[in-house]
Amino acid sequence: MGGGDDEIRTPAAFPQRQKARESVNIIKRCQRLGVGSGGFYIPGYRDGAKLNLRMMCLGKNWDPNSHSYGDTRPFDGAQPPNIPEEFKKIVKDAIQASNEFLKQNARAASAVEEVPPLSPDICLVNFYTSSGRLGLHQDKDETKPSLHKGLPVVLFSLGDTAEFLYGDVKDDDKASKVDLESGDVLIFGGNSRLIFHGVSRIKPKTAPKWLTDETNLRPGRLNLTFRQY
Ligand SMILES: O=C(O)CCC(=O)C(=O)O
Ligand SMILES: [Fe+2]
Repeated sequence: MGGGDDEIRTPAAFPQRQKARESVNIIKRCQRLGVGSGGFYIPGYRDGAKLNLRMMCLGKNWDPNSHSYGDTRPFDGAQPPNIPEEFKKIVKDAIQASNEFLKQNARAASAVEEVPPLSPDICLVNFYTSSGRLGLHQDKDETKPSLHKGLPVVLFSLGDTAEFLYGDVKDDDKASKVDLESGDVLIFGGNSRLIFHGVSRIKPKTAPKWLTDETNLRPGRLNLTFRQY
């Protein structure tokens, strides 16, 4: 996926142009929210490992130290901004597109596993500079019903490409790797809901130029993770 200049100029490339516009809107919105109350901060630790990123929560606050959710952040009492409606729409569209893809690519005889619908009430926004990374972990601080139903985690990756790791066990050497380019969406739900995942590397200078020109996004990667508590 990703994008070159052609993606926003080719008249036939409507989905890509749509995606390009969405990318710009998401970044601009996060930039505005990020400088306000409840905006970006540098979190300390998670599972004893220093977090190498900036973070902002939308909807509810998630505290990486206690691994718990709350209405305000412990260190400054700020309330996280609401998740913008346009973000929720983008999540809904992504899940629908994913289900259409699954249906089309399923073998006629086999049952198709659908990604369950999500009403996201948490969005974690992470910004990684070129030295940013995130160790392998599971997203498992949501409620039991949310986890049992396998309600999906939906990730939007913007800016520089991330080397994303995932696997059944917490072991970097055994993990599979996929490059997430700007505009890529990754969904893990159902049986994969508790997969281990992390970011091993940000690839510098890989963000599409049109995107950084239009948004002034600083060098690095912006990632949004949506979940339902
Ligand atoms: O930045 C990413 O791709 C992953 C983010 C993530 O796993 C999380 O916030 O829990
Ligand atoms: Fe995660």
